[in-house]
Amino acid sequence: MLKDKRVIITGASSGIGEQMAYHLARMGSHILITARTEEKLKKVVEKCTKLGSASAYYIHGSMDNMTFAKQVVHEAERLFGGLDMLILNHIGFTYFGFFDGDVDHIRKLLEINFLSYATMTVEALPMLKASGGNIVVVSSFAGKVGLPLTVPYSSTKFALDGFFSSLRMEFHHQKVNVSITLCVLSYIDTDSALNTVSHVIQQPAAPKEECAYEIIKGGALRQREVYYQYVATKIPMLLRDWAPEFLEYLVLKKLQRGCTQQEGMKNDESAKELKKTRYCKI
Ligand SMILES: NC(=O)C1=CN([C@@H]2O[C@H](COP(=O)(O)OP(=O)(O)OC[C@H]3O[C@@H](n4cnc5c(N)ncnc54)[C@H](OP(=O)(O)O)[C@@H]3O)[C@@H](O)[C@H]2O)C=CC1
Ligand SMILES: C[C@H](CCC(=O)NCCS(=O)(=O)O)[C@H]1CC[C@H]2[C@@H]3C(=O)C[C@@H]4C[C@H](O)CC[C@]4(C)[C@H]3CC[C@]12C
Repeated sequence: MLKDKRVIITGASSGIGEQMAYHLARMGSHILITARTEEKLKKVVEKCTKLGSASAYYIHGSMDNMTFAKQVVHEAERLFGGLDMLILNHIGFTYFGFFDGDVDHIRKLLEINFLSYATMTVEALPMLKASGGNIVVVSSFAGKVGLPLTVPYSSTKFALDGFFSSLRMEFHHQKVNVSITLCVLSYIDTDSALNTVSHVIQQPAAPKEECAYEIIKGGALRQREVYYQYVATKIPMLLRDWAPEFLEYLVLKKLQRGCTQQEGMKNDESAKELKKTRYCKI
């Protein structure tokens, strides 16, 4: 289904975005990837070419700049003459810890994680309407359920749900043939996630390669939402709607257990490390 399709993937210099680029390359798509780090993008493009992409290009820059967000879409138009799939995946750096009151950080994170997504969507819409294409939005379990330790990040992911779920309904009503797939992901084994939380979160992380494949499949099949891993995300979602207090109880119990364990390890070196970084084991 994706052979010769023209695809933009944001945040593709590492992690899930990089893996999506490789899957699409194997499927023979035309790929334009973007992120800030040029050296990493260059390597991903080289690998995509070897894996069989119809063509592969990169453009580097930061998504806190809306002019750059628009430029990426214009580059796809210049290179491919159109667009079939827009995969919005990048995220800016944030901390994993109790909310520190820094509202300015939320504003900056909203620009990268949310406003650039809306900007690229608006800019790409004429091309996507022409091709009957797909918008794929990579979100998180933390974008569907309020979780402790992720206040700024979670805010930006909830914003995506509001924007894209509303837009999807307008598309149905206005008979706009562009699908919107919102991806709700659990903990995935990317370097950045492991580096940030593997010493804090005890549950195992799911494989990024499989996750990337499920996202692309959901987009190509025009699914409204993708849940990966299914059970880890879908069951708590049912609780969220039918027994929200019980879900809160489960999440807070984990947090409490972690904090108590941490208190009990007062002389332990790892506990000192956790304290320094404002982390709480959950
Ligand atoms: N890993 C996980 O456990 C989970 C991940 N997700 C979601 O999956 C998606 C991918 O996450 P993951 O692969 O782990 O993240 P990574 O940190 O591995 O990748 C993030 C990508 O975004 C790019 N990026 C960072 N800052 C900017 C910026 N200012 N402008 C443009 N690009 C930027 C990075 O490249 P560079 O630094 O070169 O700019 C990188 O390519 C995200 O949307 C995340 O919310 C959801 C749930 C769980
Ligand atoms: C650990 C989170 C999900 C666990 C959970 O609370 N499950 C439901 C409750 S129950 O099990 O008791 O029923 C992870 C879900 C999303 C993750 C975060 C994420 O979205 C990506 C982040 C970005 C960055 O790369 C660092 C890691 C993340 C903060 C990551 C951390 C783990 C989650 C919060």
